[in-house]
Amino acid sequence: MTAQEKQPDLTDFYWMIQMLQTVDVGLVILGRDYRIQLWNGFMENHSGLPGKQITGQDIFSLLPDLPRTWMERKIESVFKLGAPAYSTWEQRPHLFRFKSYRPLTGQSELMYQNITFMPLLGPDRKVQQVCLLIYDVTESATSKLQLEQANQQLEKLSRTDRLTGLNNRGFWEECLQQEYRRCKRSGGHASLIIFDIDHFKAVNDTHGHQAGDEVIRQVAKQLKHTARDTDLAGRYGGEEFVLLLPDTDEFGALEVAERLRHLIQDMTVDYEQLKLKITISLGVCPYSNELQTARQWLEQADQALYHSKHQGRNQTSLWRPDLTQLA
Ligand SMILES: Nc1nc2c(ncn2[C@@H]2O[C@H](COP(=O)(O)OP(=O)(O)OP(=O)(O)O)[C@@H](O)[C@H]2O)c(=O)[nH]1
Repeated sequence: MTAQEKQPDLTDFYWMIQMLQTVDVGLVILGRDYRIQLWNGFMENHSGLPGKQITGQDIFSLLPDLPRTWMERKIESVFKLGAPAYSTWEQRPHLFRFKSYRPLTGQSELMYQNITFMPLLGPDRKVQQVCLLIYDVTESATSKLQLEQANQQLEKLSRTDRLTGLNNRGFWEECLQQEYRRCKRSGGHASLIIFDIDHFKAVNDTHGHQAGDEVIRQVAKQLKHTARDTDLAGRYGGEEFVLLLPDTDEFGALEVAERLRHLIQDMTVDYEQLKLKITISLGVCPYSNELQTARQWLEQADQALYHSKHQGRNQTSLWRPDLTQLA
């Protein structure tokens, strides 16, 4: 008999067991009855349960936290099909609730795990046991999560106006386009309000730019307060604001506009020792099927705003076709 043909003897078995015990991957072998047949060193270290003590015990009685139905479904499929099954940390972050000891991460309390459920075949080529391989993927999972979080923050920043926290012009215009297309398709209601602080240049010139900024912040606050969750408020320019009202006809929009005008007329902006009073002028334009573009919708709302300014400020105007000639 050559060396290659040599039958595995006890020595081979001995070093194989040592390897299984020390490898940096969790290994659990379960029989058909879910009793533990192997619980390696990795599992011992992280669970605090010594393999010798728990061998032969039912895994679900030993660890009642395990998602029994889900695990049984996975393991049964391995027994039935004889093919491996997998679970990633994205689907199920922690199958075994092990603490994370990775010094670099420090981000997660629990170890993120990828799991492989491997069929183990007997001499009759039938699946006799299922081996669970538990990989500690805490480092890659936490860096991926951190990256995703950073990207989300960046995305939010890229659509937010810094001074007011409202949607910025670019993002708001995208939403307007979407709403315009939605209305064109479905013929639904929607309205647009655009408004501008009256004589704002005088606030800046008299009290300084910082006082002006505080006025803008307070107006934005009232706007957020007035808008419903489904409305889209934005800062369109320096002291110019917009509010897109889905599912709202001209009457609803006029009501919102007037409520906002009163709120702002009644508020006092405290800035250092100053107590500033301001007003706004507003233009309202409901969606109509005659509109050719989203830009035209905005232009018509702007014509209504211009009309309010022209008529003496601190008022709301509804767009009408003859305002085009006035502008
Ligand atoms: N403080 C501050 N001022 C700004 C900001 N953006 C634009 N402005 C100022 O807003 C003022 C706008 O003035 P105008 O467009 O002349 O209008 P107005 O004085 O409000 O007059 P009416 O709109 O006609 O009532 C200008 O003085 C701009 O410098 C900003 O972010 N902060």
